[in-house]
Amino acid sequence: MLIQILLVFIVVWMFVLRWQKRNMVELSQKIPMTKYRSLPLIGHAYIFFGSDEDRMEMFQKLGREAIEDDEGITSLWQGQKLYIVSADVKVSELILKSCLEKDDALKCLQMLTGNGSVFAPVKIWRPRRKVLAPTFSPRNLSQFVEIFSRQSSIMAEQLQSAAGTGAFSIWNYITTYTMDSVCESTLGVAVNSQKQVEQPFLKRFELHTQLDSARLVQPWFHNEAVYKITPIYKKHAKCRDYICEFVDQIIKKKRQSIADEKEAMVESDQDLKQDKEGLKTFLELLIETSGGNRGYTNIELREETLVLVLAGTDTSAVGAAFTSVLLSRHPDIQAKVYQELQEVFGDSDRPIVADDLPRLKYLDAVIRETLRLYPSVPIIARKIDKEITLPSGVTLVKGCGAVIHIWAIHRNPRYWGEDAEEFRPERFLDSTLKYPAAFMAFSHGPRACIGYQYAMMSMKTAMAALLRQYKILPATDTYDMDKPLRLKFDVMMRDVHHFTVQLEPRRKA
Ligand code: HEM
Repeated sequence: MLIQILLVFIVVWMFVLRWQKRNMVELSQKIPMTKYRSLPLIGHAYIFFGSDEDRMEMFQKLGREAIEDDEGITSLWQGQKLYIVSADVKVSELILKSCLEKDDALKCLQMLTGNGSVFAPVKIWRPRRKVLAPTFSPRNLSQFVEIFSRQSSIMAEQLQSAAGTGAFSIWNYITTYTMDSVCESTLGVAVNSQKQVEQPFLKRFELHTQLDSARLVQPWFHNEAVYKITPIYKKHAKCRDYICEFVDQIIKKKRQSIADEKEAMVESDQDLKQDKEGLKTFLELLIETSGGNRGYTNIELREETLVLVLAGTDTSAVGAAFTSVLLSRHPDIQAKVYQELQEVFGDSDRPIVADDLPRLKYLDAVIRETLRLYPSVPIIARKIDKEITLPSGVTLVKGCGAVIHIWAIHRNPRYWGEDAEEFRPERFLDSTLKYPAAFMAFSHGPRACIGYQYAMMSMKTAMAALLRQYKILPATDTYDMDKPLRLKFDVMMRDVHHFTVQLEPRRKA
């Protein structure tokens, strides 16, 4: 009897849910739906179960379904919520310009950055973006090249021990480079993770990111109350507290030193001001642009600076690491990059400076082409918070979600031609791109990546430093050279084989 009551209850509950979502059900009948079967209650959620590699494979399959559709879209049910998946530039642009709210599923990634720009609700995000935008001015960015240059020399030096020893993963060398560069330019601290293998800040940060990714792919842990009773939460919170305490101390010291300088300025003269007009970190710039003592609170400063560390470290590292692997598989392209480096630097060992970067046009195209085929962030998600009418005339209803399939847009032959799957950096040089908006590695619209230029400068400096000293060779025993790279997905897209290469010093010691 109890079982029968339970069954009746479940059936009634399913009908109630369906009735509440009737607008979405109507919409789902007007747009293409994935070929996979939708199951009661969970919809298509089951297709994402499995390993990180299985998940990436499934995203690729959905992307291809969307590419093959005339309107460039497909859709799926995630529980009771309908998601439209777009591989079409016009549809994606429209959504990214009209709907700025991040999808609810991403809320679980706010544990570290709280209301920091990247995942904040629009109400909080809008004024914060206004404060953050001027800190990324070309003048401020070019001063950071000195940091990229110094840190990338350390990376090249660290790589000496791995060069000439056979295949190895280049990932740790690159991610510690980006971590040291981002921490120095954001907080003004030398965390020295490149030289200190067990650097506590880096270790906590890495673990926090891993736990975030694990939580994101397990929807049953998205609920805060549920997650808090799991044993993993304690570990996660401990990491977060360590990182926050570390940054809080830096902010307090910075506030104090600004106050001390002001006092000294009153007592001394303008000359001191001149001396202090050197490199300014994002933290200093944020204190200034938000209004000094009457601007951001220490918590707001912590949230915004942590957003930069989080959004700027692994994204750029993944970009540079994929570039290294692709260059190892395309020696002809690598030779062209080296030739360009020779034209700019000759045989000198001089440090890379800001004026060198715009001259490295081919390297720029190589990195863009890498990000086209292997975008660090292969999909992004938005909440549809108002009705939007698509070019096809179909209206997306409030409450559904949108997945902008960057990976699929980047491989859609409609925009990139029949050789869309090929690694051909020249497409970014030949002429102006036919569909510039089809390059979406840094997203599009008002909420697009604010660190785009910073990232390109950092990756170019790192690749130039690497290639001036070493030739990158493929790890032929690790990869099946006739097949595409095997990929996996957590919050980002990565290489299953951890970006394995071989290095050969260009000059014999
Ligand atoms: C290859 C490197 C990078 C890639 C591929 C990348 C990609 C992205 C993407 C796709 C988004 C938008 C997400 C969305 O629309 O939902 C984003 C946002 C953002 N990125 Fe990047 N990013 C990179 C490097 C950086 C760097 C170096 C920084 C800072 C130093 C940075 C800071 C940010 C911030 C603050 C946001 C949030 C913007 C907002 O919501 O207003 N990113 N990034």
